[in-house]
Amino acid sequence: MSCLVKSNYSHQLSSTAMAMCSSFCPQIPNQLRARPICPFPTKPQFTLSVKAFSSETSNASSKDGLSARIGFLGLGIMGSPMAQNLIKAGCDVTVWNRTKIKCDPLISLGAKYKSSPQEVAASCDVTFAMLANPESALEVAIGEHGAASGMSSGKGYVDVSTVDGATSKLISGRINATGASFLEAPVSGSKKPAEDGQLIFLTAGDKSLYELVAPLLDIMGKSRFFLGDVGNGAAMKLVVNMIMGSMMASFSEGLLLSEKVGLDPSVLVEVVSQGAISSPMYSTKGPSMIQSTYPTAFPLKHQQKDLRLALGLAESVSQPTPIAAAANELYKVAKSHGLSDQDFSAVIEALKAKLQNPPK
Ligand SMILES: NC(=O)C1=CN([C@@H]2O[C@H](COP(=O)(O)OP(=O)(O)OC[C@H]3O[C@@H](n4cnc5c(N)ncnc54)[C@H](OP(=O)(O)O)[C@@H]3O)[C@@H](O)[C@H]2O)C=CC1
Ligand SMILES: O=CCCC(=O)O
Repeated sequence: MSCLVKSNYSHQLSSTAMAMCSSFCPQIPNQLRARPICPFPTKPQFTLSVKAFSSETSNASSKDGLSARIGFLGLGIMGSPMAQNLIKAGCDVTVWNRTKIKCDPLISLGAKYKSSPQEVAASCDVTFAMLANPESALEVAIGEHGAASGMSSGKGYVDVSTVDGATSKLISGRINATGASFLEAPVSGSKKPAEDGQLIFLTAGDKSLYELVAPLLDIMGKSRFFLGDVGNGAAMKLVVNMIMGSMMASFSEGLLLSEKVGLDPSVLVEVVSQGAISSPMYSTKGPSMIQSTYPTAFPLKHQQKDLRLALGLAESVSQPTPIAAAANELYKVAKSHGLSDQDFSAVIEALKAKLQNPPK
């Protein structure tokens, strides 16, 4: 396992490489110029070797051609700001989304558009995918007109969606069968970190592709972990989100209990923020939960999906996870109350509903 954080990364690059990167990416905001971004030239006539930007020698970094064109499939809450950060860094980005209108703001920023994942993959060197769930990740990667149909030797596919290991391995196998490379790279961090380029990448799969896309991950994120074989990135992500889902469910119970016994839940949020269980999640979401508002950063339906997949992972190794199983039930109740597209903090509403309408 290896981990790199953004602040360290600039030390890996020669000043020549940094200067070249800056001149190839004229739109780089000033605050980002101190660190290397846009590993690839925006103008096709510059054939910049990726090797200049790689900290370690690798097979992929010595390949010609994997240098310029980046595809991005899936422009939801996460995909849009991630693609936007690549575009703003001056990279050559081609986008596709099932609902085409979501491509328009990115096209306005300079992105190209193709009308299928297959066409994006065929016209790009590296294609990222940020899809809702295993079903959509499979459809976009290996379905009809999926990315795999446009893949070939020398290309790379980086799936940043949160899926289970089996899905990731299936996609990996089909991508590899075309001669292309595969990296799974689910992210920790939500809408705001995606906008701010502060995501945490949990990668696994082809190490050479990891090294090749590392500068792109550093545009979109603040740190990256390489965890070995395909499946390990997915597993790490599911374990993290299993903990997160249980934490939010427990926090919801605490907020409601505090109110019921006559305490001010705002004071509870303050007390929690000063102690050992302090978490940015509680401090950020607590105040809006008290107001019963749930502006969507991480949709509740995705949190329930992650708990479901984490429980499957636990089942596969006979690991008891009673807390996560109970939390999953609560998210299922919340979904049944029509809260799927609200933020996952709306899970608190399931407890209110239960209290008001106790099951007979
Ligand atoms: N939001 C968050 O805080 C985080 C989310 N994640 C994970 O990232 C992934 C994306 O999340 P997020 O951006 O929030 O989700 P959204 O629901 O906002 O976006 C989902 C994307 O998947 C596309 N999609 C869904 N079904 C299909 C399908 N059948 N075929 C093609 N495309 C499809 C949607 O297209 P369309 O626009 O047409 O509906 C959209 O582009 C999920 O796996 C989630 O668990 C990871 C970290 C944080
Ligand atoms: O998968 C979603 C993760 C959300 C977060 O890390 O804040």
